[in-house]
Amino acid sequence: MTLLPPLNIRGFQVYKGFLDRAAQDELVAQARQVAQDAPFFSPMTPSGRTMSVRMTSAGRLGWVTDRSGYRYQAAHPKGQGWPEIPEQILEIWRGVASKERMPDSCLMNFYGEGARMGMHQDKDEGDFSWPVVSVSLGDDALFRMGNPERGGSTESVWLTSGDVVVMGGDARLSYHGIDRIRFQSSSLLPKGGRINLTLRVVDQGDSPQQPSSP
Ligand SMILES: O=C(O)CCC(=O)C(=O)O
Ligand SMILES: [Fe+2]
Repeated sequence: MTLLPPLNIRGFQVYKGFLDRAAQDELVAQARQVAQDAPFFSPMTPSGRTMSVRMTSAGRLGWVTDRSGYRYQAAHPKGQGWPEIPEQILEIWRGVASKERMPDSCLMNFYGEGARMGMHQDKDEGDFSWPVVSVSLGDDALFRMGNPERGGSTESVWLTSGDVVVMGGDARLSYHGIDRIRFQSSSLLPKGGRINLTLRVVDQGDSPQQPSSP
């Protein structure tokens, strides 16, 4: 891992080239291992649309969506528990986010040809004082960054394999999305596509106590 100062775009910290090729290969192997225990599925939004990305998770809690809404749950939609978050993924979190508190959820998104993710906030977690850390593997992706409120101006950056984005502080609740990928622009995944790993602290349970209001 190299630690050049990140680009700061609207409070999003973008670490270009954070992971070298060997680290990326290792992360892909670990993602495949996770997907063996917890297979990728095609999530459905509460309004009934099938998302174009496929998803799975590692960690105590995984993010799911279906007709009943967006939420975190302790089991894969097929019923089994989620696998543990691989150590090498936690190491990235330690490098850019915190050594005190580990994430309890690692969402894995797979973008095949034509997949995208609309503008949204990450706000299903219990404690927004911890950042969200997102790792890009495989094909290039056009990442759009907006504001804490819906709408307004946006800026975009091409994320390439090995880049890491930290959404914390003022950008923790900022809107963001993936407009498109450049299918087969990277050789990391032999058949093409992009894997995004998103690390989050979901459960405020064992985080340091916040001062309570009078
Ligand atoms: O794929 C990405 O880079 C972003 C994914 C994302 O924003 C999410 O899963 O909430
Ligand atoms: Fe997000």
